[in-house]
Amino acid sequence: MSLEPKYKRILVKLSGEALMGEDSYGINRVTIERIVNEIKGVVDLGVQVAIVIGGGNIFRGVAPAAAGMDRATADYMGMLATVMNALALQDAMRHAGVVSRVQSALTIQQVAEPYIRGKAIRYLEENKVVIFGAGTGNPFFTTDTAAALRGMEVGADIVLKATKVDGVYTDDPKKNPDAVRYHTVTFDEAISRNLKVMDATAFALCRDQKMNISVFSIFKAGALKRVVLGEDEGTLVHC
Ligand SMILES: Nc1ncnc2c1ncn2[C@@H]1O[C@H](COP(=O)(O)OP(=O)(O)OP(=O)(O)O)[C@@H](O)[C@H]1O
Ligand SMILES: O=c1ccn([C@@H]2O[C@H](COP(=O)(O)O)[C@@H](O)[C@H]2O)c(=O)[nH]1
Repeated sequence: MSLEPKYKRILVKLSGEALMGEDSYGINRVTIERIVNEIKGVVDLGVQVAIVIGGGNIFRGVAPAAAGMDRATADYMGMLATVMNALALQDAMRHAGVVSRVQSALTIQQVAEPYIRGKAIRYLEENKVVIFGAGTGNPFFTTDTAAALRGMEVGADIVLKATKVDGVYTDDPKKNPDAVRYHTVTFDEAISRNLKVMDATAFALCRDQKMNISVFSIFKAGALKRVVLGEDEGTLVHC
């Protein structure tokens, strides 16, 4: 049976916190290998994959030290945390036989090449996975916004938010057990109801550029592939 992907090029926003697995901080080896395996599953379908990686697994761990710091300085620390995750992800991909390139929005040339849009697109055309580190490169933003931005810049068909929950709920499901999952939700409703699964800047940017977002759990085996194949999985946020 041939599996025809619904999307040819995707931008995956991968939660930094998801890399912790059950740990309270950092990167859990088994978890990152499992996530890479999920990504390999869609690369093997011929889908072009770009990834924006978050930093919550490292940055929230140092948050007490950052408390009281100048906001911009703390944000630069957060962006550097995402570069560490990008390198770890690339290393895990290499072990799994997936060819990838890391591009950083902050210049850190001994460690990663700078973000160059044309080069990123070329890598995607060559079926190399492109991992974007350092978010947007600007403080006061998040990697959710970076995902929306990079998704549009590289001409992705959709932004996929791979996170710790299996979709968008009426309220945070980790805090409110009565929260109900949406099958689909519009950007306007997500913004007006202040649904915090993704930041409002990212939602607004995607709404304005008509870029749909699919929110799903990266811990659910096969969920990424099901989304890519257009099957019923997670929540679709749309115009
Ligand atoms: N309405 C909602 N529906 C679903 N999840 C929600 C909602 N409101 C808040 N959340 C929370 O949002 C989290 C996902 O967003 P968050 O930005 O914290 O993580 P992330 O971006 O995946 O991680 P990181 O910052 O490490 O990259 C979920 O784990 C969930 O607990
Ligand atoms: O464009 C960006 C992206 C991120 N930051 C800072 O990094 C941390 C970690 O990113 P998450 O999106 O929370 O995973 C974030 O809290 C910001 O402090 C940034 O400044 N600009």
